[in-house]
Amino acid sequence: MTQNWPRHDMSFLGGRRLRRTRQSEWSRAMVRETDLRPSDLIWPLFVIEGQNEKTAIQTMPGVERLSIDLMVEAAKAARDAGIPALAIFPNTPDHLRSESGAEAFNPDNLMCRVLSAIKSAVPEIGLIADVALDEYSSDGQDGLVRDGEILNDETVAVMVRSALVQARAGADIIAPSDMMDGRVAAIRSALDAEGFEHVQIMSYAAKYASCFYGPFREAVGSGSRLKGDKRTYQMDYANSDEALREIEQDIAEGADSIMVKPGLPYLDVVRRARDTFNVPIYAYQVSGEYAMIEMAGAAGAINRDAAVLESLWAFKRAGANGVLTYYALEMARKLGG
Ligand SMILES: NCc1[nH]cc(CCC(=O)O)c1CC(=O)O
Ligand SMILES: [Mg+2]
Repeated sequence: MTQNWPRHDMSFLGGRRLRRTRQSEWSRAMVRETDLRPSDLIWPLFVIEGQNEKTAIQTMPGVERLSIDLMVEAAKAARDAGIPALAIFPNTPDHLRSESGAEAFNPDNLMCRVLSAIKSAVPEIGLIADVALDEYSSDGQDGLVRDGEILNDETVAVMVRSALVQARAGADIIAPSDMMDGRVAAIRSALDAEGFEHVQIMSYAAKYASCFYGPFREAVGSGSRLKGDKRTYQMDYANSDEALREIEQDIAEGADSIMVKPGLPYLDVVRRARDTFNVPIYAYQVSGEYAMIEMAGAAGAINRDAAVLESLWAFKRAGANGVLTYYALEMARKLGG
């Protein structure tokens, strides 16, 4: 009988008991250090050509690529749920992909058409446009390739043109996700020169060469093209001092906000960035993280809903201002309701 167990002498505690504040829900709420709100959630979406078209992504159960008309409906739902911004990625048709990635700066490309469609139908929501060549190039790399080398400065020139057509189409935030050196400064000065001084830059500043992007590459159709890896530009997962140098550089070049990516395995980097820099910091719960939660949940290994909430909250605890997450709509509805 437990009541008969002798009590240990706890006088060494000097009266301090940390469980005291955890005894009821009101008290836990009172001492809670962070919160999670719809405005913390940015929703990544994949756009395809067509009308009333949605296609499944095998490795991301529950996520679909949407045609422009359905993207507009998704944007309305996001706005109504209190999501501040969408992050948009195009699945460019095969015949438009090329070694030069020229489709990236076609003012009538899929990305520009979805940006302007959403901007005019749902002007209340922020539009974050990804800039990188893997969504337009025939070899799945984020930069131009010559003799196996990923060219930096030539890639930056293409990215600048890509950012400009996106800004003209209605992008509010340009988000370079490529990890080329110097692209933030180059895009900033081009935007300013063209009268887009109000367009923000959210830099994927500390982006790691990660296996967790696998499902995304299926979603945008770059995965099967990719030969080799991205380790000559994306970061080595052994490093975090280097992440601070990358972030410092992008802030100096004019980034309005920075991103750490992937998310959960890199929360130490989010925390170091938070403690070091006074800028908005976002983290990306990437496709592989989403797939892990969905598949472990479906297998009965974890409680899926609890895992979603706990994982998103962990980003806030680590110091992120917000999270790019495929769970944004579902969670914004739950948290806002
Ligand atoms: N420019 C590429 C890009 N932008 C966002 C992601 C990954 C997002 C995700 O996995 O959810 C990637 C993939 C990559 O770098 O290979
Ligand atoms: Mg950099």
